[in-house]
Amino acid sequence: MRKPKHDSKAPGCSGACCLRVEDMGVDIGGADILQHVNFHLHCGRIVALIGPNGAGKSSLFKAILGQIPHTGTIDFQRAGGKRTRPLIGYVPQSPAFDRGDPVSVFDFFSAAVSDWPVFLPTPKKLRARVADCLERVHGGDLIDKRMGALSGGELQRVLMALALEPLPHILILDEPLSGVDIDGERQLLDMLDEICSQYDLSILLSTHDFATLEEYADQVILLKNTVLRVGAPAEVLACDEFKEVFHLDLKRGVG
Ligand SMILES: Nc1ncnc2c1ncn2[C@@H]1O[C@H](COP(=O)(O)OP(=O)(O)OP(=O)(O)O)[C@@H](O)[C@H]1O
Repeated sequence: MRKPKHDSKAPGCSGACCLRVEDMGVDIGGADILQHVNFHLHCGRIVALIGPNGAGKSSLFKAILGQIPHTGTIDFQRAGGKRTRPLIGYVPQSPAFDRGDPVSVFDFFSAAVSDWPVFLPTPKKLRARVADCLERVHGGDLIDKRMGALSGGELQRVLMALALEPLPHILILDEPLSGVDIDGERQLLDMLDEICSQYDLSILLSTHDFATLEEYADQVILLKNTVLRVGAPAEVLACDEFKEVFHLDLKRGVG
């Protein structure tokens, strides 16, 4: 397991760079999608959000991003105790690109980070900036590939590079491992570990893949409409709530 840079501070929480979600709720069309959600995130840590389909994982991300209204409190405190709006990098669930899409990674990236018209010759500085951003995810060689020709793992890395520019306080990834093969998954997990340690940011990701949780996650949040359990991966995977929600006893197989 990764050694967290910060000790776990919740509850009471006096840790640096902390996102606090307190008694948070989301109502969509009269349905309580999320209720009484409580947890804290700290920088330098990878937190995995797990829960069955429809548990509210994407809704929780959208509430943190301010894309949907919520009740309760979501606030962010920087080192030194100053409250501020956090800068959040976000990669949504399975964005699709047409296989024949002629847009290159460079075009896509530069359109997102600059207002330089694509029909004009590319300034060297802009190309260098995009290359640097892609290097953060070991994707420098992808710069001239077509977006539509990227593998699942490569696409995740490009979108992650974009989410890391400018460097956020929090990186949110909605099911980054879905549609990624075993080698791609290994590369992504190693990279997340590196990014988390190198930039000391907080990574919150959702996943249905429990096999690798203990390797990379510092903490796991089990969600189903509310937070059922927060803890170290081994603790959450062994808890009764996990077995009940997934009808799964990982020590004994499917229950
Ligand atoms: N815009 C919407 N209108 C109506 N219901 C919605 C809307 N968005 C989400 N929901 C409902 O909220 C619940 C939670 O959905 P959400 O996508 O947050 O779950 P999830 O845990 O991310 O699921 P999955 O693992 O399948 O991606 C579901 O029952 C879903 O149908």
